[in-house]
Amino acid sequence: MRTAPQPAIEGDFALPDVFPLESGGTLRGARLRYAIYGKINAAADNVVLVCHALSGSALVAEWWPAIFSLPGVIDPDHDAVLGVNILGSCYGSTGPASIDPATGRPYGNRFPLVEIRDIVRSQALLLDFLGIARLKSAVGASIGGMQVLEWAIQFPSRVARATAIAVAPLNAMGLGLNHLQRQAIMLDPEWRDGNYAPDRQPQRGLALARALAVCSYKSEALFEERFGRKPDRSGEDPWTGNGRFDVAGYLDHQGEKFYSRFDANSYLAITRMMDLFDPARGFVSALQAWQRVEAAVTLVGISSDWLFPPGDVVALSEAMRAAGARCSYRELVSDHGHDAFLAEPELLIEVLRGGEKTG
Ligand SMILES: CC(=O)SCCNC(=O)CCNC(=O)[C@H](O)C(C)(C)COP(=O)(O)OP(=O)(O)OC[C@H]1O[C@@H](n2cnc3c(N)ncnc32)[C@H](O)[C@@H]1OP(=O)(O)O
Ligand SMILES: N[C@@H](CCO)C(=O)O
Repeated sequence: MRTAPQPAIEGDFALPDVFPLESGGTLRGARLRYAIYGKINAAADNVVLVCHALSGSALVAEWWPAIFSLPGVIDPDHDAVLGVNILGSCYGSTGPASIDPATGRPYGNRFPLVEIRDIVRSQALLLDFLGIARLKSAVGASIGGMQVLEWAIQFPSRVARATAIAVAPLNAMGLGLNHLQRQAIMLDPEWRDGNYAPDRQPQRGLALARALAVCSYKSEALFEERFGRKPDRSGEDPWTGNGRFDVAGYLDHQGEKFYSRFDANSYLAITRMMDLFDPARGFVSALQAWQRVEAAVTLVGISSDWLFPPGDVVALSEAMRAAGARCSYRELVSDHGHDAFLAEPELLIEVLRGGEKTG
């Protein structure tokens, strides 16, 4: 399992016919797409659950190949890796583009509100089906990290080690940015109240949403180093007509790449679940939530992340420790911003090996 592994198994798991949601709604006939890399052993005690971020999929080797080398998270010679596409996404699990059994048409904007807690509960049912009583480890970044933290709270006896990277409840700036991204999609006339045909996406809105998000995934220092005030590499002149600067060409390119691989209603659904993530919800206090945690937790903050600032991750680790949870904090020092966990895998490996600041 050392380089670019292929999944040994790719499957679809049928959730119970009626899957109740935190929001009070239900999903009927929902399915989860999953992939398993390596072999689950006879005791099923070698499974590492990899939870994906906004635009990932069950095929973890495609978007996060570094996962197979993370020290303290995975033993590449003996462990099996499980990737599960989240409900609401567009990579195989039930989402807004899936057929609503009640109408025979895609859910569109009728797709119910799904929360991170629902995601984790759906994954726990998959684990039951696969015969996995307890995860050796759960790991994820961003929305993947939200899932890892919910796992540690909701199913404390089912996860031995939890590694959550670049994550905390979204702060006001993050909530504002997500709101603007959704507005960009919903103001595109092609969105049609969420009932667009599969081949008629609100491309401009989705591209703008992604471009806005990409700004929050990078850092000022990275943009200065990469683009500065250079004119666009295509030769456009920003001083005449609508010529762009290089950074604008980059953001437009990111937006265009995105609408060819992602669904606008999934984007709305997943950014909403990102907004709503609050591990303390339903508990008397955050302390009560963190007191449930039995796993050994590692939180990783990224020095230049302004979507999930490292200070917010430090505060989370302090809250967990105050509640008696075993939690250590490490910091990945990088100019790559929030996306450093994807863009600088060798640094992430180094940090988890213990080479960077800890607390
Ligand atoms: C199931 C799935 O498919 S999940 C898909 C995989 N998921 C992901 O990739 C996650 C989303 N991706 C990312 O977040 C990023 O690509 C990362 C973090 C992995 C890498 O980030 P970076 O190293 O900064 O590269 P980034 O993708 O931002 O930029 C490079 C791209 O911008 C292009 N580019 C840069 N400047 C410009 C410009 N001025 N004009 C046009 N294009 C530009 C490059 O040519 C390159 O294009 P390409 O990706 O089409 O080859
Ligand atoms: N850039 C990543 C991380 C977002 O948190 C993604 O698109 O999934």
